[in-house]
Amino acid sequence: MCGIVGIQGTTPVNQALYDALTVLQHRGQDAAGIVTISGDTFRQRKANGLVRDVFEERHMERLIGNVGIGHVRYPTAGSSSVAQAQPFYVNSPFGIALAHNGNLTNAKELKEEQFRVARRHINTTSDSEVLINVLAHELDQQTQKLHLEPGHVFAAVSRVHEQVRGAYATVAVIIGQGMLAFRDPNGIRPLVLGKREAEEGGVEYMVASESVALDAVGFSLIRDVAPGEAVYITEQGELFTQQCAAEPQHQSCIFEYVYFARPDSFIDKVSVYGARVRMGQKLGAKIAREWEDLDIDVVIPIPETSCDIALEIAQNLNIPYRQGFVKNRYIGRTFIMPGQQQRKQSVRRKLNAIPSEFAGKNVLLVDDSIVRGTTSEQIIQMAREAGARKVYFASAAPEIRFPNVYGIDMPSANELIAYGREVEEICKLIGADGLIFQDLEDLEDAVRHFNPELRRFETSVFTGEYVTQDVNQEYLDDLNAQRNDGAKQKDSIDNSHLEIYNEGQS
Ligand SMILES: O=P(O)(O)OC[C@H]1O[C@H](OP(=O)(O)OP(=O)(O)O)[C@H](O)[C@@H]1O
Ligand SMILES: NC(=O)CC[C@H](N)C(=O)O
Ligand SMILES: [Mg+2]
Repeated sequence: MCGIVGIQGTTPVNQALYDALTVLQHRGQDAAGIVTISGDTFRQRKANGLVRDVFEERHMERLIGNVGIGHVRYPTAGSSSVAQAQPFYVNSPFGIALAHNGNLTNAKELKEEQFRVARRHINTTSDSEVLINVLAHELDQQTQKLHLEPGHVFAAVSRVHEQVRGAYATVAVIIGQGMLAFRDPNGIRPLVLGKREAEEGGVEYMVASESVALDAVGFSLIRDVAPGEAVYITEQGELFTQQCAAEPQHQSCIFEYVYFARPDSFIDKVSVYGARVRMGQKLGAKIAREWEDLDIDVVIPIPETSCDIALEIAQNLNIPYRQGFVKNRYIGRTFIMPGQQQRKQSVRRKLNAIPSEFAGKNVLLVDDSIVRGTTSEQIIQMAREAGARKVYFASAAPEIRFPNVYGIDMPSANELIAYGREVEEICKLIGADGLIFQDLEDLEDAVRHFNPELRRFETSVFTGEYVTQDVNQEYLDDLNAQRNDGAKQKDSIDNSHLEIYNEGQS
């Protein structure tokens, strides 16, 4: 679930891109990168690490230009190597740099085809490198002239949609031409468009994964980029938009609302905060309905994402809400860390109990979701160590039983605690006295409440039905073999990647 940003401005963009990436940091903690355009040259800095560690003053000084894009990475394909950090670059046509959020489901076939048909070499195992090559090839097919018309750009995006499957919210800059952003025909990953009047005059445009990035740098939200739509802003600052998909359908990922996005963002006209509050209302009602002899003394969230949900549950049940766990603000999100060992160790480093909130009490712990069970198992143990009498557990998302193929790193069904298990068994495994999951219908209603036009969502992790309809068991077996925890660890040890890197330029 990476974060992407792009600005076509009239003033230097380096600081704004940096600031936007820091507020998108929750979408990817593994690598960060910025590419700007200065004259006919790309300026680039990308490396593994958090935004604050990747960009030092000396890098920022080199990132000159009024146009640029940025990326924070949470790998879901290929490896965590710096060679796969984004933006990606190709030198033809014109020179293109691209940042991608999502995951392609036919990257393997496209990579072979790019070599066979377009004679393009793709150097890494990243699906995003495949995407930039498909786009580059299609732009090249549109015209042999030195100038791209918006019509050429939109025709190329249409061709991309015809060939590429999966999730892709994308922003690219093309040297001497402009900035291009587009969203896949299902709109699985989010993308917003904003603008601001520059102090020196002229309008500056920005696209980003979440609206919160616009807020942070003083841009106002124009609207969401529609599924299948492309937005092109020329070097002269003229904005063009066009629907480029033959049959766009809105089926965005519901997990953005559950966990990934920041609560202060709006995605597809839905307040993420509002959706989480509604999730709490729905789950509170289910608890009241199903647990008749309610003996809960206190409702406690598992910080950070579940806080808004837990508060609403407490209010609905008329039970006190207490922040019984303190979060270490210097530890990032554990779920998006790359290995199980690291995730496991981080829970106790990140959260600590306040004993007085647990001693002798029956507590209801609330989380937004249970994925591998890493957090719930340890946190229940911590609640007991802190003196809790009974520990109940509620999840604002239903049971997660199927792998994700659209930009969430859940490649293996058997790493998921709910895979092949019913509630009672999961309850035993995490060591709770009672466990309750949200119903999928309630979760969908909680989000749809704010935008009734959102008729369908991408909910494959709960149902096993994949909206692109191209995911079969063979694909899932392959994904599992390549990306299960053991395979990823081996990859990071064994592989050395050819790194094409232009950092030293000044
Ligand atoms: O069952 P698991 O595999 O443990 O995954 C689910 C947990 O991971 C996430 O928290 P995370 O620590 O990533 O981020 P947060 O601070 O935003 O809640 C999520 O909010 C759950 O707490
Ligand atoms: N989570 C994402 O959006 C990842 C983007 C891309 N698939 C990568 O692995 O770099
Ligand atoms: Mg959490």
